[in-house]
Amino acid sequence: MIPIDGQAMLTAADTRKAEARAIAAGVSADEMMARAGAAVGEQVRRLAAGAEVLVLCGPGNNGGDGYVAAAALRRAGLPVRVATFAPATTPQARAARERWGEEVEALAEALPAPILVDAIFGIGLSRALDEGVSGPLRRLMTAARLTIAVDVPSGVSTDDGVCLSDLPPANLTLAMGAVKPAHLLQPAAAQCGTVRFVDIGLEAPSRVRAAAAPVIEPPAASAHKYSRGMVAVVAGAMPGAGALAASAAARAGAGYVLLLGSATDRLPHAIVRRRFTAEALEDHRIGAVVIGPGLGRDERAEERLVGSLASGRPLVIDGDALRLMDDRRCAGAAILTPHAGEFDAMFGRGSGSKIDRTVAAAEGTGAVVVHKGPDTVIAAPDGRVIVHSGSSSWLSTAGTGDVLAGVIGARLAAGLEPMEAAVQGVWLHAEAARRAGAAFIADDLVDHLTLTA
Ligand SMILES: NC(=O)C1=CN([C@@H]2O[C@H](COP(=O)(O)OP(=O)(O)OC[C@H]3O[C@@H](n4cnc5c(N)ncnc54)[C@H](OP(=O)(O)O)[C@@H]3O)[C@@H](O)[C@H]2O)[C@H](O)CC1
Ligand SMILES: [K+]
Repeated sequence: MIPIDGQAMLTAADTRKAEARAIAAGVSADEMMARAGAAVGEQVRRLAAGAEVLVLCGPGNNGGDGYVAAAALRRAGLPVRVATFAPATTPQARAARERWGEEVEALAEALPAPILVDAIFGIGLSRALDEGVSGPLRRLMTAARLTIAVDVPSGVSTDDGVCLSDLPPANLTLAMGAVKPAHLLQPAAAQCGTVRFVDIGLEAPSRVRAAAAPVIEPPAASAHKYSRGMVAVVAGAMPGAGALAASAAARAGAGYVLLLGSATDRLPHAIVRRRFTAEALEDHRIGAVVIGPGLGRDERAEERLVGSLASGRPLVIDGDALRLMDDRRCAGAAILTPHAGEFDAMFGRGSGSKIDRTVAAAEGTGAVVVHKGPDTVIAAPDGRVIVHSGSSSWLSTAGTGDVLAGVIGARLAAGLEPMEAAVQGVWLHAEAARRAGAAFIADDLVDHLTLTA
């Protein structure tokens, strides 16, 4: 089974286009379903380890994949039953249903099995499930030891990650041909359980990808503290937040970290403290300015933001600085790191998925936008997008955003282009959280930052 890290992401419409291209290139729709169903059957066979399998098939091609998988499981000698609530409607699904050839039980009456395959709806789901479907599905999922969803769990909306029906999560979801937004965006991503990619030969050019572990080069043999990257953190009303960002920048590989403004007593000695002046930012060796963590929103904060924007240095703009931005644009390289509340305050609630909204924000500001949350969407003004999903839910604690701003600052100062710096920063931050385990505080997260895998 292939992890989804780094895989291209396609919407439902993009997936249909990719399928049409494959068909135009000579692979028939029947062959696509045969590949998909055989792959599902093979994965289910391995996981079932001889236990009985119940395959739930819907009317469309998701159900068709289910019938093909069931037939493959039967050929492999596994005890397998099929249940449905509606006849197959597409030509491929009808043919697959006929090839199954055996009894198809009524969904409402089906008895549970330890291994459940959800092939009811895939990318064609258009509305919430009727209780006549969701009720039995809930009952059978609850009774199963393992639920495997084909393509997407029935009840989640493919393109925006919304859950249209209230159902238990699957244990495993097999992403057929491409990763979809629902595999990465919350709350749908949590409904998927573990997601694995199934290659059925779809060509999938896409500017949106799932995050993958970055390759981080060690400093060159000739490196010195300035070539490693100098980060200036502009502090403000809440010095602890600036100290967290500065400590994180130092631990994320910066060669030199300068904290401008008031600091806390427990700042590592390696971090240089100075009073804030706009002139201090004129040092051409500064590779990134981090502004926002604990900045405050008073006149002094505004002055510091104006000075930072005018400095011409690459910027990481977070927290309070985002609230003060108004419609000031960033002239040079900039990374904005809003959480959902800050994002909505800056760009409005808008329509479309979190991915669509973040892309629009990046295009509108000319900056890389890191739209944080349990799913983090990172978009560049040129349309590239990376979606990072599945990070520790323990990150939902005060100060972790300040740490992220510092980490991204360190990667930016190391000379990476803003999109790559943001992508690396988000990954390193999530990795630190994974290492920190449960109920950590933001200070602990800094100690768990590491640049090696
Ligand atoms: N596209 C590809 O490259 C491949 C797709 N594969 C598999 O096919 C499904 C997508 O199949 P599709 O037939 O397009 O859609 P679904 O099977 O998900 O469902 C469509 C049918 O379900 C009806 N529907 C939708 N929502 C509901 C609902 N809430 N209640 C009842 N019925 C519903 C819909 O009817 P409409 O009334 O909405 O028209 C359709 O009848 C994909 O996910 C893959 O599993 C293969 O993998 C090959 C490659
Ligand atoms: K499904």
